[in-house]
Amino acid sequence: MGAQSAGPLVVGVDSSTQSTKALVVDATTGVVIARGQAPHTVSGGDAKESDPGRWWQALGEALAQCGDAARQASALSVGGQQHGLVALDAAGEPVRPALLWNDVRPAPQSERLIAELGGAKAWAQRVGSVPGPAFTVAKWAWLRANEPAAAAATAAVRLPHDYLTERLTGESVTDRGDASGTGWWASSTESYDAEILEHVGLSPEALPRVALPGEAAGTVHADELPLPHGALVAAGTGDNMAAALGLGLRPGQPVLSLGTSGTVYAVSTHRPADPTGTVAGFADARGDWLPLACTLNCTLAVDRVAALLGRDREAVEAGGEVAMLPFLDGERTPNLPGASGLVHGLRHDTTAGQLLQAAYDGAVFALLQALDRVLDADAAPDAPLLLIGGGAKGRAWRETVRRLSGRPVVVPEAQELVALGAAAQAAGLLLEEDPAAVARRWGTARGAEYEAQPRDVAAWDRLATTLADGEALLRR
Ligand SMILES: Nc1ncnc2c1ncn2[C@@H]1O[C@H](COP(=O)(O)OP(=O)(O)O)[C@@H](O)[C@H]1O
Ligand SMILES: O=C(CO)[C@@H](O)[C@H](O)COP(=O)(O)O
Repeated sequence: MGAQSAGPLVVGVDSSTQSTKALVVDATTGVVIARGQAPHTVSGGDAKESDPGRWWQALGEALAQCGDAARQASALSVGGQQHGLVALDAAGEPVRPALLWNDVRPAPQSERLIAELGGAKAWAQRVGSVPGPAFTVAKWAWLRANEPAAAAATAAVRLPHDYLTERLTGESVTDRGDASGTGWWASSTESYDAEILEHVGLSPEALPRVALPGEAAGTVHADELPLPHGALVAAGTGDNMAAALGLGLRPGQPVLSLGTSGTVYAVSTHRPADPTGTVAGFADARGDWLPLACTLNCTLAVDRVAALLGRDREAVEAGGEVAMLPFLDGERTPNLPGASGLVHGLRHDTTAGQLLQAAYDGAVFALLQALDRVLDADAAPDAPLLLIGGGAKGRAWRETVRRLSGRPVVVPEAQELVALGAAAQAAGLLLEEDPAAVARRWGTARGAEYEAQPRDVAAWDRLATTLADGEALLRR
């Protein structure tokens, strides 16, 4: 255990793509008392799959690292990577590994679904999002088409966070935030869409109940984790919605998150409906909305380029005219699921450090291009970007965001905003408070401020031209 606590303790969990992180937090002050982290494994190549059983083990390991503090918690909540398809049989066992958000194999199914149910505009208006390959509905359609026996054996479908919540509580519960990334929860009605479910051959009985914001999922029933039996369990949410809670976001404050995925988002009071599909019209975990754009190639892609060049991730160099679109895993924003990385403008005098800088530029460009679409009238044009996620610890990431956005940047001191947001949700449930107000009281968004710099228009234009001219290659 680290610091001393004054108030009741709560646990916040972030079950993200690469690892599970757990924080034990003083619900009154927000002081982090203990922390733990345990890795996941994700299959390589085209398939991006993980064993849900490993998430459960990793949760146990991360909690065990928190020592006695976790055993003293009064409430807990789980934030998890969005969209993943966890298909369970009648005994509650996974029928196969989970298909993750960044698995682009369902691209043909996504295109078919969009066409079959009225086109992109109709989807945006009804569901709030145009369902790209990331969405659970496209993953389910892929499973039916490619592994019919697994689909036939499926009795229940869960998202990563509600799979873990169910193992903790024995209750089948999700929340509006994570449900809004399925493609079968319609933002226009704030409920499961019976017609879409029928279209994809999935019974509503197979899905969890959607808890209302502030409602509990249940209490801890599982015996094998170092948690007190009977502790309150909040409904949890998707990891981006949890981070929005963790920052105590007010409408219009833009966030840029640099993790396995790159995301840009803001809380909005208006229900989003972007027919281009760039912006996913998610619900947040309270009662508002979370328009968000997500890239597949962020910290892992840039780290891979650094490794290929044999350089430290901070060993970037300015100058030169090379442009890189580091779409190593295909890309979601822009929607180019079949893309691979593209380099243009290589010269004899291009240095390895410039090539590495070009990888950062390409990853940040893809996110910033979507930012204007994400932000609505609630957002001030010069509002500082809140920079979070593992990449926010890196100088090269931060300076690239400043140079290409032209905006002031704030890097919150608090690490692990997803887990902190889950902790704020647990504290809100325990103390009967708005979780975002809890996080604001904890001061989680406070951090180093970096002033705006003039935008590097030349680098931006090079990337925009490379994207436009390279489209045929990127679509292959
Ligand atoms: N000091 C650092 N500087 C730059 N990047 C970092 C640093 N520490 C971690 N990272 C990056 O953070 C990433 C993990 O971010 P995180 O937000 O924890 O991921 P996720 O939650 O998506 O699993 C790693 O891929 C790594 O590249
Ligand atoms: O698909 C999305 C958002 O729509 C991703 O942001 C996932 O939620 C995975 O998040 P990380 O593991 O990168 O935090």
